[in-house]
Amino acid sequence: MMKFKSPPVNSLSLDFLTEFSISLEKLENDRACRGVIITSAIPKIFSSGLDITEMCGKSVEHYAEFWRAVQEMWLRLYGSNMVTVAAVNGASPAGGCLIALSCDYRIMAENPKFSIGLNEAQLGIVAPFWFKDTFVNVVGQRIAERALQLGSLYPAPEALKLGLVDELVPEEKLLEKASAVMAQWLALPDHARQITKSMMRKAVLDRLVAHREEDIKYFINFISKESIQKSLRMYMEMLKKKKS
Ligand SMILES: CCCC/C=C\CC(=O)SCCNC(=O)CCNC(=O)[C@H](O)C(C)(C)COP(=O)(O)OP(=O)(O)OC[C@H]1O[C@@H](n2cnc3c(N)ncnc32)[C@H](O)[C@@H]1OP(=O)(O)O
Repeated sequence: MMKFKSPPVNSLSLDFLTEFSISLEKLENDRACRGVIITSAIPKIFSSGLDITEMCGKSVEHYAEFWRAVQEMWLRLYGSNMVTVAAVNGASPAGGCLIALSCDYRIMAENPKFSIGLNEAQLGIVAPFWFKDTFVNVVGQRIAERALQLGSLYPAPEALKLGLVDELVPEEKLLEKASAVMAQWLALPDHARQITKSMMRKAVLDRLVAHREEDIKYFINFISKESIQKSLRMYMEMLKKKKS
């Protein structure tokens, strides 16, 4: 089990992403480890998505390093040979949703206050093609078109209806259920499951691998625009104001 614990909201900073990728690599190379349950140690928050401060007012070199770390995390998780189960025990916007979507199975706490989705459009930014591809592979083109254009965050019951998560359980049963699902998936021979998983995900993974440097350049160019920086600053201010 991997439990995110980066207070206050498990935002995906460069350090967090680097540590997450290293942990995944270690587990992947450990022949005794066949599966991982991903959850959060912070009440009410699974992950608040990419750390917005990493994308505000930084150098081009920093943006490149940060984006490479985001790509690396996704390539490792989406391409993992292990069984991956997300036990979503709180809010899961944007990058947090990407992590859940990259797992093989998603179980969410049945609390309507917890929401999940790719809300990038609400921040005035655009979910990259590989976020979009991952989303489409889970919910299909039609739902993805609407959800991504509107930057919708779905409360748990709606997320279940759309197929964004696979099941809802009472919060106190989340880990028990995740373990049961893991046992069910691990009952199959690894090689057949792994080859099937790779067959299903390869095209989407290969697309980023083939365009990785281009994707970094695109990100730097996009995020460096003054209009985008302004949108992000306003969003951060809105988050802070919400508290007062
Ligand atoms: C081309 C670009 C592609 C980019 C692709 C992906 C983009 C992303 O992933 S962008 C991140 C999108 N995330 C969000 O929109 C979530 C924003 N956060 C929230 O909605 C709430 O914070 C949340 C529901 C997660 C938790 O709510 P609360 O428990 O009420 O906490 P607070 O809102 O008070 O937040 C505490 C503290 O954390 C700061 N914060 C929150 N989210 C982020 C974040 N993603 N990055 C950086 N910092 C974040 C928030 O501002 C508060 O800070 P302080 O005021 O200094 O305490």
